[in-house]
Amino acid sequence: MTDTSAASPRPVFCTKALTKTYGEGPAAVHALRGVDLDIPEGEFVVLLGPSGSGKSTLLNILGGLDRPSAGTAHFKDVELTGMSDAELTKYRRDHVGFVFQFYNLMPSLNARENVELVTEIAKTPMDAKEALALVGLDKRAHHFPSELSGGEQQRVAIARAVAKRPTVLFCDEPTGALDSATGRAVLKVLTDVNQQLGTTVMIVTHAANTAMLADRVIHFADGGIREVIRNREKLTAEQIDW
Ligand SMILES: Nc1ncnc2c1ncn2[C@@H]1O[C@H](COP(=O)(O)OP(=O)(O)OP(=O)(O)O)[C@@H](O)[C@H]1O
Repeated sequence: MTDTSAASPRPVFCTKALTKTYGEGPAAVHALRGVDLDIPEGEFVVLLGPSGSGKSTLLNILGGLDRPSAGTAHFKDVELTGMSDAELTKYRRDHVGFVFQFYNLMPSLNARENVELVTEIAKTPMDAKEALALVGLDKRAHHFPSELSGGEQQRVAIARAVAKRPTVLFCDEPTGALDSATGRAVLKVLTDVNQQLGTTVMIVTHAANTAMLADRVIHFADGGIREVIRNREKLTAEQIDW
């Protein structure tokens, strides 16, 4: 792994002095302490760092789920930090997919119907079957979440997130609840999404091996970026040790 200064594609995100403080006075928690960051479009980015270092806070602000206390964040040419609530909702709907540790599928809907929850309201969605095929589950379209393994449910959640063809896919601990073989299958799907659709993928994880898949690894510590490493060579999901 080597840090280089080679030219990168234009940033999909650019933050300047991004700061998030919860509470006030002696009880204040400084979740982000002035983060300056560029994320080039189309990259596979992994955020690592100790618990409480600010990774999820950054993801939530870039994903339009939260607002900073100070500083700016741009999505391409648009300033997220200047958007109204309605504009942020539209930004999330049009451009952002989320995958969380727990899959948040609707138990009463089958896999296809869970994906259709998103495709019905998206501007230029894939067909739900196509999205399920992308994650290798087209033959399980009629199965309910209770009939699927944890890894399969997470793959349905990924299909749901990518079916609207988001510009960015944010994943917060996507393999946190999975065993190694299943986690590997989920990471394979995420790298496929990045490579086949060109989606920028940003993953927060404690699984340090995931960093081997990344174009760029951002190490967080105490509300700031300690180091950004660009991988000259990436491994595939099949190659990483678990
Ligand atoms: N709503 C909130 N109110 C108060 N403090 C919060 C809130 N959300 C997060 N924090 C604090 O902000 C800091 C950063 O939290 P964050 O969730 O971003 O860390 P993280 O690096 O993602 O941690 P983890 O790896 O455990 O998920 C932590 O000290 C956390 O307790």
